[in-house]
Amino acid sequence: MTDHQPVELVVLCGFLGSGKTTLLSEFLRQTQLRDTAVIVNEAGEIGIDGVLVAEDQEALDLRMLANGCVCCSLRSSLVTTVADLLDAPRPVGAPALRRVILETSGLSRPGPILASLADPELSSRGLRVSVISTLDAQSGGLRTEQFEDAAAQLAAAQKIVLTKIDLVDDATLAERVRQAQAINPLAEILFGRERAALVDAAFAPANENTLPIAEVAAANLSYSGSGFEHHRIHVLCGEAAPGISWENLSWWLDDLAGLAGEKLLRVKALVTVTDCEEPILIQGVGTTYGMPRRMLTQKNRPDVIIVITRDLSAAEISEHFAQSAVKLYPMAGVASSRLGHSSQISLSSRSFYASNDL
Ligand SMILES: Nc1nc2c(ncn2[C@@H]2O[C@H](COP(=O)(O)OP(=O)(O)OP(=O)(O)O)[C@@H](O)[C@H]2O)c(=O)[nH]1
Repeated sequence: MTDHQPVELVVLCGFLGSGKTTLLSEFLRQTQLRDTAVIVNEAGEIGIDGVLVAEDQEALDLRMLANGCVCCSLRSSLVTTVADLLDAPRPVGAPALRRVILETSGLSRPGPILASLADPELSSRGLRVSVISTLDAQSGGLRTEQFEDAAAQLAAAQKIVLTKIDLVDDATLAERVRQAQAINPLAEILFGRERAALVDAAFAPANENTLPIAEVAAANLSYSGSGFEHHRIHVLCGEAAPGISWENLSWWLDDLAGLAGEKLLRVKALVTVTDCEEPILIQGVGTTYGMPRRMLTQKNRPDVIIVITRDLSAAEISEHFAQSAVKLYPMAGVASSRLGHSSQISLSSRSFYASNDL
């Protein structure tokens, strides 16, 4: 019988030394490995991380992409490696391949990686791609010299996993959670002190059926005004012109990517356009947009547009787009007044957040 369940491709990001290999090794030690393959990318020639991941894991299908970065020089090798894994005959008695985990080098940006995975060679095979980013709770990982790469990784993530929690007190941990939320209010932040549960939650498939995009973002920004907003990260929400067509919306998305370039970190939008009865879900990481999806069960939902940028404010974007089909506003200013009380969830009640799809 043919197995049609899509393979999950988990892109594991996080700044140098933030705990990616440790998290992955722990997951592999505590899980049924036979449905999982791993690709490790290391910028250097000697694959230390690969050795660490493979330790005690004889059954693991492990591929190395060494001596280059998967978001720049090794993009075609990534496509070939993933295609090989999907095509490889399964060992006798082994279950179907369910999951491929790509551990990226600490300097990789997720946008170009996702763009590579949109290659026609792979796009017909129904991969479900998600991004996890680790954040070092001890150092915070947002120092100036690493800020741009770290911000791109954190803003792309569906899940941000705080690591080295054992080394910090509760007050520091709470501050790290707020920092992570300020950079990506759409992400599920995992920060439980029970390590095995944290590791499991990190790699559990995201729930695709819930769509509280704006509510989640607003809840995560409900501390706004308490000084936790990051001065270089802008979380914006947008309003599309009434009666917008798909063509106008896609022009706007392209213009935004063209204007912002590397400063565009994330787009998530659910918009009803004149050409289609159901709202369209658009996801962007960096300047790469995924395939738009018609959300058949979400008819009559109000539009939601959320954009995360670095060093680029709503006012600066508006200066370039005077007659824009979408107007952007800083989210912190409008979140509570537009989205109501239901979104004001306190931090303490959310140690493992209800799953949001992105
Ligand atoms: N105490 C503690 N140490 C940790 C934790 N996670 C990682 N470390 C340590 O932090 C160091 C770096 O961890 P790695 O898992 O190698 O980090 P990485 O992100 O894979 O590093 P690169 O491959 O260099 O990007 C190692 O010495 C780990 O033992 C944690 O949760 N707690």
